Amino acid sequence: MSAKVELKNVAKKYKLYKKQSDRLLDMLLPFKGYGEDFYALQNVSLSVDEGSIVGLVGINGSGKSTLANIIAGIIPATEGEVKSDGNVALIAVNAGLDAKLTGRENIELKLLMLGFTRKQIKEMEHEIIEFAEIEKFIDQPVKTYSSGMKSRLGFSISVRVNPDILIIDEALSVGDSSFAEKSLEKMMEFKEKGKTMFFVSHSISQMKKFCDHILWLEFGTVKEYGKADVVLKDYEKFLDDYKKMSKADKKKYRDEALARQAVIVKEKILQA
Ligand SMILES: Nc1ncnc2c1ncn2[C@@H]1O[C@H](COP(=O)(O)OP(=O)(O)OP(=O)(O)O)[C@@H](O)[C@H]1O
Repeated sequence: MSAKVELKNVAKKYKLYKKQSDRLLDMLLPFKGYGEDFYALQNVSLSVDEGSIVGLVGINGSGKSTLANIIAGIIPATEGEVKSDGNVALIAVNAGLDAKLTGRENIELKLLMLGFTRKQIKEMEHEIIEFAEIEKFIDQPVKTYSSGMKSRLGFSISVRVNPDILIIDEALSVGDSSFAEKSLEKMMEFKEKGKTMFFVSHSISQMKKFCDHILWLEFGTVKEYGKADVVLKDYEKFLDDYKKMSKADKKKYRDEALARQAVIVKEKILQA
């Protein structure tokens, strides 16, 4: 079976500036070296088969959302290759919704952009609004919605569009538990249909219920990738230890991980 999603040595580099004015100076005088390179992702390689459900775990700032956005094609990788066989939809809190437009206008815009006809949109609209449970507010601007409402609308549009590859980034964490349950049921339906999914969540119990593989990211690099039960066991043990660490030990842990990252960057420069 060929891979549905394949990543080869993916890296994402950002520039960090000490002052806002340095950002502008860097644009005007790029050769002066304003700002410091920061790798949110480094050397990420991954092969995901069709029908697989991959959970992305890692503590805050480890690169999960950056990777989700790269796989979805929303942001480009700075280095490496990203291949996905099929259309991809990302569901994230706020993702893809225009805050100035109403809920209904957002549905129409998104579906028009995906190439659906006016007639198809009218048919799909009702189902989307009903699933999102925002009938009363659908003609209000999205900027007036709570984060749970935005995430419900985003989720409902994306699942109705029926993508080949679905990425869910924390979208269930802001809704209430009854919507989360309904959404998990929908995701189970997708799983049964053999869709490929990525799932970003801090909920280990949802990961256990849902994912067959887990990618554990540690400050932008792959710490472990494999069968869900094996990786989650290691990750839970790490979380237990991490929670017990003092502030100073947490800093040491972060500094050591970033130093390992710096070594990878240096090796790359030497190889180039
Ligand atoms: N546009 C940007 N410019 C600079 N740094 C960024 C940018 N976007 C993300 N980062 C940095 O990249 C790192 C990874 O961020 P990301 O949001 O992917 O982490 P995460 O694992 O999803 O975190 P969380 O669990 O908190 O959601 C962080 O250190 C973050 O500050």
